[in-house]
Amino acid sequence: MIRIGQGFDVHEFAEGRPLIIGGVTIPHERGLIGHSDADVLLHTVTDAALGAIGGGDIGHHFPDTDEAFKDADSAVLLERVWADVKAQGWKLGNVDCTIMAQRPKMAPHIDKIRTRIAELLHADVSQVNVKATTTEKLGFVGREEGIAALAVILLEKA
Ligand SMILES: Nc1ccn([C@@H]2O[C@H](COP(=O)(O)O)[C@@H](O)[C@H]2O)c(=O)n1
Ligand SMILES: C[C@@]1(CO)OP(=O)(O)OP(=O)(O)OC[C@H]1O
Repeated sequence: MIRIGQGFDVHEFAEGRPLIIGGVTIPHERGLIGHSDADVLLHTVTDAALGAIGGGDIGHHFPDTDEAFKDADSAVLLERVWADVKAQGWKLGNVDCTIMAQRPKMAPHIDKIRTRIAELLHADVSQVNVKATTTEKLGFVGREEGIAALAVILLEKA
């Protein structure tokens, strides 16, 4: 059996925040703001995994009105969802992600991000792909107001 899921998320830039993408802190003059650590990429992977198992979305499981998730480490949220995915007998086929950011340049950090996502999903790095694109200075990403991310995941069960 196979299942597919997709995720999409956006977070806004703010001063005085670290920029955390895919569980990796990336040097930049601003970071993303959210109820949690605002890791836009891990949120998309979490939503993709939930989508594949028909599990709703990240906000349903970890409401942004709940103080328990204030400044939450998004890696922990993904690990909690992934434990449910595994408990249902699913294994990762592959996950493919796109980060939309005008700046900073993601290329120097992609390998570390891939490795971290593979670790969180108990998978080989070859099962995880992470891409980055600008939006050619167009729209909210192009104006550097925030960063968006997309993910598609394939799950397999014998
Ligand atoms: N934040 C980003 C955006 C892009 N890249 C890399 O640059 C390549 C070209 O981007 P375009 O938006 O001009 O197509 C892209 O394929 C990425 O390799 C990046 O590292 N960080
Ligand atoms: C992760 C949660 C919970 O801390 O908060 P945010 O960091 O605001 O992120 P969002 O992508 O809006 O989704 C779900 C939230 O409930």
